[in-house]
Amino acid sequence: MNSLIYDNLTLHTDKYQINMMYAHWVQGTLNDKAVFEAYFRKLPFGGGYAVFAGIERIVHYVQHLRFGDEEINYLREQEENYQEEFLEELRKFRFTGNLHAMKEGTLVFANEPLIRVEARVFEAQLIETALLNVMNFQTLIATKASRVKQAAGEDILMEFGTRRAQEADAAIWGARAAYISGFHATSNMRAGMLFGIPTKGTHAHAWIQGHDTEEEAFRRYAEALPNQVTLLVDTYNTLKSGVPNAIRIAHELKKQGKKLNAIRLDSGDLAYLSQRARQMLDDAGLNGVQIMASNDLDENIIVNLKAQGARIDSWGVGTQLITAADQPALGGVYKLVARERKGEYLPVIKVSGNPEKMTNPGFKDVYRIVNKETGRAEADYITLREEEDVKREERIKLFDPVHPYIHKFIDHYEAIPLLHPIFSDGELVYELPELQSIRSYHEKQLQLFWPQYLRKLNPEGYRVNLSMKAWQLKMDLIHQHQE
Ligand SMILES: Nc1ncnc2c1ncn2[C@@H]1O[C@H](COP(=O)(O)OP(=O)(O)OP(=O)(O)O)[C@@H](O)[C@H]1O
Ligand SMILES: O=P(O)(O)OC[C@H]1O[C@H](OP(=O)(O)OP(=O)(O)O)[C@H](O)[C@@H]1O
Ligand SMILES: O=C(O)c1cccnc1
Repeated sequence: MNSLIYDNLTLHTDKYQINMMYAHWVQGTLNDKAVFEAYFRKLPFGGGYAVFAGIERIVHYVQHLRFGDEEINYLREQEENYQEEFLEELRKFRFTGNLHAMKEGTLVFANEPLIRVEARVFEAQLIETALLNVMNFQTLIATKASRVKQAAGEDILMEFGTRRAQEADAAIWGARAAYISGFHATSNMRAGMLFGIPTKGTHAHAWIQGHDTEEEAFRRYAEALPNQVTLLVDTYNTLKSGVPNAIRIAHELKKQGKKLNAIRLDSGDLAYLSQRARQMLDDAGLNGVQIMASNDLDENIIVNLKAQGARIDSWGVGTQLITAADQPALGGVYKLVARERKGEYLPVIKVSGNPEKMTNPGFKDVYRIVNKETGRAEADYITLREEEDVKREERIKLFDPVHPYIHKFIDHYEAIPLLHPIFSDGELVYELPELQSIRSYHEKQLQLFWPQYLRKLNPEGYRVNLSMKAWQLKMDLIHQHQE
């Protein structure tokens, strides 16, 4: 991984985290261990699943946490409360804890731990903000991209979002997230260089406007880039000028033993125009010339265009994807679930009038329960760490926490642990996978689920269940607090 994209992100945190670190230092509790879990409460885009992403950046962030002179001087200036000895303590700061997380590309669901941090509270508190920042954005874009991919099927998908993204980081990490979920290429050259994503590009309207005629513009462009050229045909009049000019150029290329790769439609009725353009190309003997579309596309428009019989072979998707336009935030949270007291972990809960905001207490694990007969996932199962039955793949009870009387027992299953060790006592113990293998892992993940959980519109809710013990612990703590 090229380190060019990484700044020192140590102060990429909210001031309240440093205030709490300071208060722990003052009170002598900084070394007490704490366990936090990151998760989201509601699936985005009204979908049935999300695609987890962000670990690569999080690993680099955690590995490089350092308070240097610049950071320390800044903190000294900013907060008169901070004592010099505290700032000295920060100089020694390293992440020394354990961090477990889902693998990038995993299909994930609401209310299950995606990242679990067990560390000195001093460390675990600092990293909340950056962890959520990265996880929320990258997971959101990977999820949106997966929906677009579902709509496009086997068609080629290009990520065109950079110019409309919320700044540079969002553009490149968003391009990476899209690639994980099955996009084929990005237009962002830096994302290509940094992550090894294939890059593709056509040309802009400016190229056409910059010549006396559209035909001349096409010809000059094809002369310069004769291999795999795609011509944008909508600058003046798609059917009367753009397509006929492109056909002329295609014939000229043919004579040179070259080939026009595609035309691109970027405005107007894409269903109608693609059908007419297809006919014109076919009539000219150019069946091999493909049609590409762009213009504020998203998964719904793509499905709709296909339903209208659009003849589009490849799709350029920008704004709607990179900004997650219909849901601009995932809403992931990072909650304390256990804290050390006298050398033992004490489970803690956040009680709330809103049942959705009630946390699941305790040091937990999460397993994907895969039916051995069907090979499909039945549920994700959250247990307390010490529970053994699921590890031994013995009979477990799946029940709906909202309606506990609805339950079923399951015997013949494989329990796949979803949280993988990433840092152990501060050491990186996880080998970051190649982007290609994250992408193929994601594809395999999709095959693990029945289609009713994956469909874009009104999917069935996939079960995320608490074990009886985890549920009982939650009930006990709620009752304790009520008393
Ligand atoms: N047949 C179609 N069915 C549904 N949506 C379509 C169809 N054709 C195009 N769209 C989408 O409708 C929107 C049209 O956007 P807009 O109103 O900006 O039109 P435009 O053709 O780009 O106009 P302009 O030339 O002024 O930019 C885009 O999101 C486009 O992807
Ligand atoms: O519509 P999006 O999904 O965001 O995809 C990216 C858009 O960016 C370009 O338009 P722009 O008007 O910026 O430049 P152009 O002059 O090359 O068309 C391109 O033609 C797409 O329409
Ligand atoms: O290559 C393209 O056609 C392209 C790239 C970025 C944005 N819009 C289009």
